[in-house]
Amino acid sequence: MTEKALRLGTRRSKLAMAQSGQVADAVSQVTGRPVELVEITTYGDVSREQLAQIGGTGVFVAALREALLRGEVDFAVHSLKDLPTAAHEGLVVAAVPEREDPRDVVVARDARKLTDLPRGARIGTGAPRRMAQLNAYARTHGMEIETVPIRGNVDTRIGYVRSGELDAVVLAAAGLNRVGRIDEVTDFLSVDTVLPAPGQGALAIECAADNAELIAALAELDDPFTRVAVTAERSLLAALEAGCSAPVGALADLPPLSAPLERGDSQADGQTVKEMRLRGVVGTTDGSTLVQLSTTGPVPQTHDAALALGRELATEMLAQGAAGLMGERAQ
Ligand SMILES: NCc1[nH]cc(CCC(=O)O)c1CC(=O)O
Repeated sequence: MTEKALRLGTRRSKLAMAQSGQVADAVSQVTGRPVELVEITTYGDVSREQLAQIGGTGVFVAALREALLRGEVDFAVHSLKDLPTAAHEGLVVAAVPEREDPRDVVVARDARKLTDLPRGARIGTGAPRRMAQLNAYARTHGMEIETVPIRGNVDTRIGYVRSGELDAVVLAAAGLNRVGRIDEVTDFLSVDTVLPAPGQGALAIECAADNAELIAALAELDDPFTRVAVTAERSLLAALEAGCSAPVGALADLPPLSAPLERGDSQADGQTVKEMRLRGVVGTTDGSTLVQLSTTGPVPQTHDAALALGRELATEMLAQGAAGLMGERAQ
């Protein structure tokens, strides 16, 4: 073991430690160097206020970025959905590994699914995006629910259900998977019901822009489809001028299997031409209004094309009144 260890800056939370640990192993494999975790406390970790109140995007990210820029750590792992859409001077996202399950899930008492929660069920979620879509679903399916703002780590959130304080909580599948609690899910929500946050389920590995050697090594961990998908989703978010606490959902994935065949453009060389579907939603947190649009086309072949796709869908959403729905974002 002659090579010096790479330093991975990480938050202290169970989720952050889990995903940093997993990335550390992968980075160690591609670089042949040991990776050492360096714990960094962020404002988001210490504040007890509602995330939306302590201000906009990136509260969890700022301290890690400062440590990167000061050269105290070599790279950091972020949940992409918590990463501000604007590029940060002096830093690059060197890899976006393959995304895992992007869906939101329900953890409910008595193994209940969303559709069989009791009348008036109290569902915990602090995310305006989840509130908007859950309330919209309830309205159109004759359900009566109450969304209750909560925050805290996975243990805290599931604790509200175990203690009987809430009937259910809604969380990201990816987070539960990473902390080994996916077995507690009682309902995996279709993305047709609740579209995930832009970037949900994906990680970003960030390092200093001048660290060419590390950037080249980390590139091996990049998954091109995930990278293009989250680029389009985040471009949509940025074009709506919304942040991570806005009621905006977006997901780029493979379209349903029948779609390319219907258009008769699919069977070149016996291979299905790869298409991507980008979906976006924005709504009022009470679920009374949702603007929901999607577009399907060839997988964008460049970063700029992915950005353009997101912008175009956002423009259509704005034309349908999306901006007016985000006015109440401070929830
Ligand atoms: N908002 C916090 C957050 N940021 C990333 C995840 C885990 C899922 C992911 O990586 O997308 C979570 C928890 C959650 O939303 O349940």
